[in-house]
Amino acid sequence: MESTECVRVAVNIRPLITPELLNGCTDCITVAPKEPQVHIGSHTFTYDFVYGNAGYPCSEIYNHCVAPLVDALFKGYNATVLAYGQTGSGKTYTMGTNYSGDGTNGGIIPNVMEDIFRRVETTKDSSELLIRVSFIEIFKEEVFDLLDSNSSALLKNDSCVQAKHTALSRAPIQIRETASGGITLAGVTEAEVQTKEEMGSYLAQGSLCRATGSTNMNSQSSRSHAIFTITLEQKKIASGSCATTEDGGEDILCAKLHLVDLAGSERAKRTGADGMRLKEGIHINKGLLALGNVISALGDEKKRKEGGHVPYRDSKLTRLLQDSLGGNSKTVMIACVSPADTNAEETLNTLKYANRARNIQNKAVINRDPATAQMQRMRSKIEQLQTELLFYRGDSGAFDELQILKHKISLLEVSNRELQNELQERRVTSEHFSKRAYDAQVEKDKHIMIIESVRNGKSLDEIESCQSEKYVSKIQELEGELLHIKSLKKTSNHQYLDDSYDDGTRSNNVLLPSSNESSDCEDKVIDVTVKGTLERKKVTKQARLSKPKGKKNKLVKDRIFSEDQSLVILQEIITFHLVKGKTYKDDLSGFCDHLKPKIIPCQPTEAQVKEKIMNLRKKYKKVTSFVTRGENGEDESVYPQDFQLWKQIWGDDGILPYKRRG
Ligand SMILES: Nc1ncnc2c1ncn2[C@@H]1O[C@H](COP(=O)(O)OP(=O)(O)OP(=O)(O)O)[C@@H](O)[C@H]1O
Repeated sequence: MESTECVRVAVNIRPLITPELLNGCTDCITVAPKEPQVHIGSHTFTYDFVYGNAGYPCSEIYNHCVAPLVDALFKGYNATVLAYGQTGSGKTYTMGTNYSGDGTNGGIIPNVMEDIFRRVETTKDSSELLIRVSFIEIFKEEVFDLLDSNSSALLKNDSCVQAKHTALSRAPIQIRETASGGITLAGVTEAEVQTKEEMGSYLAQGSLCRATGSTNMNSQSSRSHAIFTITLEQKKIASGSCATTEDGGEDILCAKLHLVDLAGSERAKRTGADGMRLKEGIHINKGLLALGNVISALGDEKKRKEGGHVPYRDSKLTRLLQDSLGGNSKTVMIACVSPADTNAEETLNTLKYANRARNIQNKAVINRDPATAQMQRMRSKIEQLQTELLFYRGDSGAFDELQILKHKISLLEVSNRELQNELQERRVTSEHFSKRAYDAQVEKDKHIMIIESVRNGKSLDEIESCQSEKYVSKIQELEGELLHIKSLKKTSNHQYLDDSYDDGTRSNNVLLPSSNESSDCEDKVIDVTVKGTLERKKVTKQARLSKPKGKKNKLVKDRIFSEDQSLVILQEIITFHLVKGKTYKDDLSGFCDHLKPKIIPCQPTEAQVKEKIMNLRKKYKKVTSFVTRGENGEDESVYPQDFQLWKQIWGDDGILPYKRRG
């Protein structure tokens, strides 16, 4: 934000002082009532403010002229208060540059200190503040540091006079110009201060070191131009519109308040200066002349519009005040004048200069410290890049999280393996219990048989001695028979079932039907072994060609029963009979339900089971005939009791296959 405004000018008319009164001086200035206007002789000048001699009281200078500049300082604007006037006109008195720190001195600078630290208290929660002070003087056209540590060391030794003397021999400070055109002082002390008292101590130290001397016009005449500079850096820390700049950087403001107490213009004839004082006076006047020329150049509207030259470089004073006059600053000039008629000519000159200064236009801008702001942005960028680097290196929280997840996965994999092992163990246990359940079922069947026998009127002794034992042994024999059949199937080389194999190979399968049973012709061409390892298809080309299509379909159907399943069916027929007391014929549907869980892979229909049973019956009949005839020559009637049981199971034409062993 740029603010173009003229230098504001106030006139401070001190009262007549004792020497003037003693000399019978009278007031040569009058102030227009309720107007910032002064009259001197035939001249009338209007200013922004007029203090003293019936104008505003001097105590109001701070509130009217300086407080707004302190306010601007906190907003980031540079500001200058410049006291100008002839020697003895009250500049030092007005500025308070003769500050001793004991509370006896007033003036603008002590009020500024008070005001600044009062504002610091109210803004410290929203801003980080850094306050520095510097104090320099321009003495005989050289710049000196009034806060130089050598001076302060001498002051501690209570050698004020020596300090001032030493100050004269100090090395001057060089003025430097920055790339942006700003003016800096190389190596000047910029003391950081935290409190008003601290700042006051630096003001007092510098005031004591400042070159003063006694003249006829002023017993404590300032022989140098003094500039007390307060630098305020602020970083907004509260949220809000001022917290960040448009480019996203932090809002860091850096502004300076220059408080200038000029040496007074003087006439050697009146001051009585000679020798050293005369030389001082010449330098003072030279600097003030340069200032006057700058003010004239800036104050002349025509020259200003033409872009005329402003002679800032003609003196150190004007170089240092370059920004304050016609530059980046809000400036108030306080023209101090003596009302004594003896000083009327000097006062008129001062008033003329002051009036001209009112035409000076300044362009104040808020000073955001570009270097600091840029540094802050770069620091933020570095932090961001460091965070990213840590992430990609794997040092970040995300990497740790990834490692934790990997660890969890490995733990879950171990847990999964353990659960699989446990599942396997439980399967084994389950099979064990299934076997025990089966044994229990057999036991239960045995007891059912005993109960039925008892119901049929048999004594327990008989049952125990005969029936029970016989049935149990019968079951065992039946099981043995089935095993034997398996054995026969594997070992027999006799062709006793089928003579029609075209390749002459003898079938090992005792369950194959004979060739003369047309209903079982499909069994002639299929030989399915118990384990499936010897599965072979004995299909002759001739037989295949001779088979009608309907029979072929039937053959396919019969393949759904493996040889193992055939044995299971035989076994279950017996079990079904013993447990239910029924034959499969009586309850084919019930038998199928009983059978299906045992031959789950097939899931045969009732018709398929029925057909299979018919085939099995014929096979067993054949086998039994062969065994009985071939081995023992016995007739099945030899075993009438068992035969009856077998008939119950199979039906009327049942046989006793297990009897073949004799
Ligand atoms: N408003 C005032 N009321 C009373 N006394 C004043 C006032 N202003 C200045 N004086 C007195 O006038 C004398 C000269 O003042 P001061 O030293 O401030 O003048 P100066 O302009 O700084 O002079 P120089 O340029 O020689 O340093 C001092 O004795 C001071 O006490």
